[in-house]
Amino acid sequence: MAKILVIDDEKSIRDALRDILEYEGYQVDEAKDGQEGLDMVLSAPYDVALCDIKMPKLEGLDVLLKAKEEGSVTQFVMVSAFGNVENAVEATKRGAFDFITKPPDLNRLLVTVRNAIEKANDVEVIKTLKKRVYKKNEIVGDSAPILKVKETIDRVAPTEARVLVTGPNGSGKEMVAKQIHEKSSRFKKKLIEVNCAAIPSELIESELFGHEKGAFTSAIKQRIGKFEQADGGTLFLDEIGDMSLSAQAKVLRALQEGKITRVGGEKEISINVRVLAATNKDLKKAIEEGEFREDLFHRLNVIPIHVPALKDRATDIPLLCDKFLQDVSEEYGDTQKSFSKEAMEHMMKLEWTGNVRELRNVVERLVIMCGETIQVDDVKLYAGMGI
Ligand SMILES: Nc1ncnc2c1ncn2[C@@H]1O[C@H](COP(=O)(O)OP(=O)(O)OP(=O)(O)O)[C@@H](O)[C@H]1O
Repeated sequence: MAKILVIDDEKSIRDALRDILEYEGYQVDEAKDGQEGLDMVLSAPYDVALCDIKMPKLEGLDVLLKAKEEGSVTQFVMVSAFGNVENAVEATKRGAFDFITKPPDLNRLLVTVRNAIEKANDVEVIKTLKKRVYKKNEIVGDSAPILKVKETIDRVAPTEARVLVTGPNGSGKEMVAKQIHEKSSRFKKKLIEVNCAAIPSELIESELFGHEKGAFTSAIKQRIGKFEQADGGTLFLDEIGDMSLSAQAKVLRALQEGKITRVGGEKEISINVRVLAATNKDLKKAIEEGEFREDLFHRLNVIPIHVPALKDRATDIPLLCDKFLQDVSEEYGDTQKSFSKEAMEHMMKLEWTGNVRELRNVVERLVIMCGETIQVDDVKLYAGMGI
C-alpha cells in the first residue's frame, strides 16, 4: 500500500486530505509544520508528500530542497493557496513532482497522487537495479593481493591519475578499470573502452582520434574517435601492449598536450579525458625489444595496479565460486547449488590458466551438468575442458 504524508499547518486541510486519501486505500500520516514534515520524510520511506507551501518553522520549498539534498526519493506534490502559484511553479522546477491549488479539486488531486506514486515506484526500481549492477561489478576476494588492489582503487579513483593495470588474461583487469571509473567524479560521463589488440593497426588511429570525410578511401563520412567520445569521462585502453608504434606516438602526444587531431584533419581539438590502460604483456621487456615507447610507458604507469593470477590467490576461489553460483542461479532462475567440501578443495588446487574468466565458465558448466551438490568427481570431469 502506498504511503502518503500530508504536511500542512491547517488542521482542516489535513483532515480533508486524509479522508479523501484513506477512502482511496492509501496509508496516510500527517505533519503539522515544515520541520516535522522534513523529519518524517527523512525517517520513513513515504511514496508521496503533499506539502503546503506557506508554513511556520520551515516553508514548503525548504522542506523539498532539504529532503532532496538528503537523497530522499519521496515525490513531492506542492499544495499552494490560490495566490501562491508562482512558488509552486518554482518548486516543480526544483524537483517537486507537481502542484495542486487549494481547495484541491478531487479528480486532479487523485490523478496527481496516482502519477506521483508511479514515479516513486519507478525511482525505487531504478535504485534497486543500480544496486544490483553495482553488486554484479563488485570485485570479489579477500586475499592479501586483492585487498591491496581494492585499497589502491579506492585511493586512486577520486584523483585524475593515470593507472596501468597489469595481470594475466581473465584476471580482472577490466573490472579494475570499471571500478576506478565508477568511483571517480567522472562516473556520470562515459567510460569508453578500446581493445587495442582487436583493431588492425592501420585502423587504430582513426578509431582513437576519428577522421575527416575523405581522409582515406573508405572514409566516406566524418567519424568521431574514442578520445572525443570519452570527453569528460574515462578512456580505457585495453591490451595497450599490442598497439602499433605509430599509434603509440599519437597517444603520447594526446596525453602530453591534451589535444588530438582527427586523421585527415587540421584542427586541434582539446580533450578532457582520464586514461586508464591495461596489458597482460611485460611492457619493460617490450621496451627493451623496441616494441613499446618508454616515454609512453611512464605517462601511463603513474599508478601501477597488478592483478595476480588466480592460482596465486587460491583463497579467493571459494568466495568467487559463491558469487558465480549466485549469478548463474539468478540467470537461470534456479535454486542455488553448492560445492561439497572435497570438491571445493579440488577447485582450489587447479591451475586456472584462464584465471577468473575460466573459473566462471567452469562454475556455469558445473551448475548445468551436476546435481544440487557438486562433487569432487564432477569437478575432475568438467574442469579443465578448455575455456
Ligand atoms: N575479483 C573478481 N570478482 C568477480 N568477478 C571477477 C573478478 N575478477 C574477474 N572477474 C570476472 O571474470 C571475467 C574476466 O574479467 P576481466 O574481463 O576483468 O579480465 P581481464 O583481465 O580484463 O581479461 P583480458 O586480459 O582477457 O582482457 C569477467 O566476467 C569478470 O566479471
